Amino acid sequence: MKLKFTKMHGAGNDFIVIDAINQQVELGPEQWARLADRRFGIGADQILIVEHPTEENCDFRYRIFNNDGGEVEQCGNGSRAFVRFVSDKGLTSKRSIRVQTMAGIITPRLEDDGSVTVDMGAPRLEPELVPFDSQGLEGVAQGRDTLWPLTVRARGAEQTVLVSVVSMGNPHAVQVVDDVDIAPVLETGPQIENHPRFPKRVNAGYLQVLDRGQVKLRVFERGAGETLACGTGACAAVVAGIRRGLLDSPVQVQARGGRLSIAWAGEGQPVYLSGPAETVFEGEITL
Ligand SMILES: N[C@@H](CCC[C@H](N)C(=O)O)C(=O)O
Repeated sequence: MKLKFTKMHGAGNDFIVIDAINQQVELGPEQWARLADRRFGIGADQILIVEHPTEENCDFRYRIFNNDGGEVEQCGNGSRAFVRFVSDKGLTSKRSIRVQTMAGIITPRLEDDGSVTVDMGAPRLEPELVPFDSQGLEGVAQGRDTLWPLTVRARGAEQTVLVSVVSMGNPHAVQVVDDVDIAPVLETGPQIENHPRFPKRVNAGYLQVLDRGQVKLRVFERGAGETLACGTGACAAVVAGIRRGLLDSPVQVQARGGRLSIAWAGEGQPVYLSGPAETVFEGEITL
């Protein structure tokens, strides 16, 4: 079976994008993981599949597979790549599209300068919706947020980190650190990702506040490891920072692979994510 694909990235978070409207695509988790493998496959943090919608009033269905082959609910940077892809391939002439995802409908918009802004929907903040098991834990109040203690091992010692829990359709745990460049992301990221309090695992964010409108962010992603940028991670981190009383919307997020811009008007309101989406190359692979 031959499969046409496009390699894309959004601020260094890289994707294999596959048109499943004009070619038949029926693969299982092992094949997704193989395609995403950087040595035995094409290599990517996520694989994005473009399909016909199954819901009314949507233009497309967007499915997301992590580097480990698991299907997930949402991908912010991927949604920008998705819009560039359907526009470049002539699959739509609309600038603003309604996209069905596992986590609900998102509405990305292609701007005149080529960047994409995505209405990612409202964050879900109740621990059980993240999902996070807070039973028996005592939270610490900061601003409008509740921080939850998690025990991890770092640099040979046990320590407690305080995380905000946020769902952007997918689960995030955000901690504030003094300096992202020396934060033990690779050591504590996998422990937080697989912490038993998160039944669906979690994306672990490390947020450094530079001032009320600018932050640095690193994210150890569920099913992909540390990536150069995470769109939903940036949304979750800014939501957490605003609720903690540390940030004001809009916020510029400096990730290792580029810059994202996040705007959020507060509880119950959608989060807007803007940033780049680039095509790297086109290819065909035989499976
Ligand atoms: N890179 C993404 C998030 C992809 C999914 C995530 N790893 C998960 O498992 O939830 C983004 O830009 O949001």
